[in-house]
Amino acid sequence: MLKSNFENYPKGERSFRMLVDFLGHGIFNSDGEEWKCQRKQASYEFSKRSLRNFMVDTVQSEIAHRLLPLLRRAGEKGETDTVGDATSSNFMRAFEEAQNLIVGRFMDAFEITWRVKKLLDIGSERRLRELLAVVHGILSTRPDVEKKILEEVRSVRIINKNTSETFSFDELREMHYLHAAVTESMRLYPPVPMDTQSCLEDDTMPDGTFVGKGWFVTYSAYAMGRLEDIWGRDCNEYKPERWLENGVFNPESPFRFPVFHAGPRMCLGKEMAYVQMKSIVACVVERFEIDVVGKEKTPEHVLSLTLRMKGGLPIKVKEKVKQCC
Ligand code: HEM
Repeated sequence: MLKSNFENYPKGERSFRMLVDFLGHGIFNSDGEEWKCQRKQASYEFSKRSLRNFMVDTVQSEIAHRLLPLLRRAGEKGETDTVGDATSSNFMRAFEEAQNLIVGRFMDAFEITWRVKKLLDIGSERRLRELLAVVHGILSTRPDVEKKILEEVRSVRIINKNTSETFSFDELREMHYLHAAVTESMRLYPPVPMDTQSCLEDDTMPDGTFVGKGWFVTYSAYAMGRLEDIWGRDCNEYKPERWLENGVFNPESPFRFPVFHAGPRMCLGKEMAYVQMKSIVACVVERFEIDVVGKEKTPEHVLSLTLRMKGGLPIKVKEKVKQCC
C-alpha cells in the first residue's frame, strides 16, 4: 500500500474533501501532480544546509531564551506545571478540537451527514468552522533511563568542550542512547497513531486480504508498535536498548516502524523532529529534576489525528545545583 502499489493508494477525493478546510491543498492533503510538485520543492528545501542550520539555531534559541527560563521560574515557585496541555493556548485549543471534529467526519457512515451539517452550518460542523478560523500553533518516569541519558549528554559536552547552554547538530548526532530513548517512546506512543489511504482499484494484499475499490485502508502505527511478531515478547516494555547495537543506534525498517510513515510519502521533517526532541530532552535533563505528579497512573490518551495526553502531564520542576568542575 505504501510502496509497491503506491499509485493505487492515494489520499483520495473523499479524504481530501474532509480535510480541505483544515489543511487546504498543501502537501499533506494532495495527490498526483499537485503532490509531486510540492514534494519535489519541499525535498529540495529540506535537504538544504541553510534550512538545517536555521532549524538548529531556532531550536537552540527557543530552548535558551524561553524553555529554560520558564522551567527555572517554575522551579523557583515550586508549583505543579503541565506539559503538553492542549488547553494552554488559543491555538492549541482550536487545533485540538478541530482535529477531533475532522476525525468525526471519518466516522460518519455517510459522507452526506457531515456535508449537510456543513451546508446548514449546524452542530459539529459549525463548531469546526469556528475553530478553523482560529487555527489558520519526553520525559519518562524511568530514572534508570534518565541517568543514562544524562551520562551521555555530559560526556558529549566534555568531549566537545562545550560550555554553551545548548548542543550543536553534530553533538546531538553523537547521542545514540538519547536517540534510542526518544525512538522507543515513539514506538509506544506514536505522535501520528493512524494513517489512512484510499483504494483506487480492487487489490489483494500480500497476505491475501481483499481491498475493494473506494475503500479506506488504515494502518495503525500504535498497534504495530506493540506487535509481538515485530518487537518480541517484551513488546510492551519501554527498552531503549532494543535500538542499540554496540552502543550505536540501529534503525528499524520504516515498514515495520511507520511512525514517520514509509515509502514515497515518508515524513520530510524526521531529522528536524529529532533535532527538536533531542535538544529539548538533553538540555532539560541536564539542568532540572522533573517529577511527574501521579506517575503511578499512565496518563489517559486522546486518540485523534495526533496522539496526546488528556489534560497534559503534570510535573514538578527543580533546578539542579550547578556542578563545580
Ligand atoms: C515526531 C514528529 C513527527 C512525526 C511523528 C511525523 C510523522 C509524519 C507522518 C506519519 C507523515 C505522513 C502523514 C500523511 O500520510 O499525511 C508525515 C508527513 C510529513 N511530515 Fe512529518 N512528522 C513529524 C515531524 C515533522 C516535522 C518537524 C516536519 C517539518 C519540519 C514534518 C514534515 C512533514 C511533511 C512535509 C510531510 C508530508 C510528506 C508527503 O506527503 O509527501 N514532519 N510526518
